[in-house]
Amino acid sequence: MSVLEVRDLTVRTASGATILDGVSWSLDAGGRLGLIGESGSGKSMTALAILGLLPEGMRATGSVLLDGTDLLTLPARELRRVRGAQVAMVFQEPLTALDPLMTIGRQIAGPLRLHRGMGRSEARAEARRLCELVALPDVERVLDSFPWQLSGGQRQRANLAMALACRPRVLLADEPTTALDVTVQAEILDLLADVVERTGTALVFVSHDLPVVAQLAEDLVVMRDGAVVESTTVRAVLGGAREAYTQELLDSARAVTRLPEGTAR
Ligand SMILES: Nc1ncnc2c1ncn2[C@@H]1O[C@H](COP(=O)(O)OP(=O)(O)OP(=O)(O)O)[C@@H](O)[C@H]1O
Repeated sequence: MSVLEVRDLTVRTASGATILDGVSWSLDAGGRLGLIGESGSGKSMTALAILGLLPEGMRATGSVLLDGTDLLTLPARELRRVRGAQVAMVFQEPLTALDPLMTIGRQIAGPLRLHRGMGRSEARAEARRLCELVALPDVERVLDSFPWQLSGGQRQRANLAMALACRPRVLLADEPTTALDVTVQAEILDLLADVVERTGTALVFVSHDLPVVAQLAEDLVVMRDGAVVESTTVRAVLGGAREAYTQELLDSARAVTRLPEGTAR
């Protein structure tokens, strides 16, 4: 049963340029889908279109069905309710998503009070639990810290806690580890895999990096120039890609990493 279904999603700018051209894929409840392609292929625009957060002037057509409800035709007020509560996002740069003037505790508690109707102390207790879920150390200190007082990895953990606060059905992660150094990247990827597994959240993982996607995703949607090249699985691609473009991504990944041959995860 699919939780999120993108059908014929097309995005055009005000001047008529086509940014996305008939993108279709679906994500099963609790599934993990990797959206991959080189820079400019339309991965981020797909994620932003799903959330109704396209840049000013861009228009999306087609449909984005979340449990059967089309988000593209939802009135702005209802879409705001869905965003965060049912579909949440973790971005590349953890600082841009965090408010620099508010403590982590208040930022995590915000959506809990807004979407889950919790009182102050209940929200604080739940924020504590969420920080433990994302393995933040010294939780009380973190809750009373401002974003700049945390390390990059801790900030991304805090973002993840915030994204999971409303128990979303779908988590969109757009290059969430690119801004972090290599060891921290690996930790955050492990954490993400563990957390979506434990919470049963479906994951859309956006990346240009096939080895990274292969660690986390089962299904794979390969994009190029705003269109889908192929919808496949990580396992199938590691055994040999059908499309020449996917094979190119695989070959270049193998040239720089130890991506296994013929096995997945
Ligand atoms: N604000 C904007 N106005 C017009 N075109 C844009 C805007 N932002 C992005 N684009 C164009 O949309 C296309 C898709 O960009 P998108 O950011 O989705 O690619 P991407 O696959 O996520 O790449 P990257 O990995 O570099 O983030 C690109 O051709 C890009 O130039």
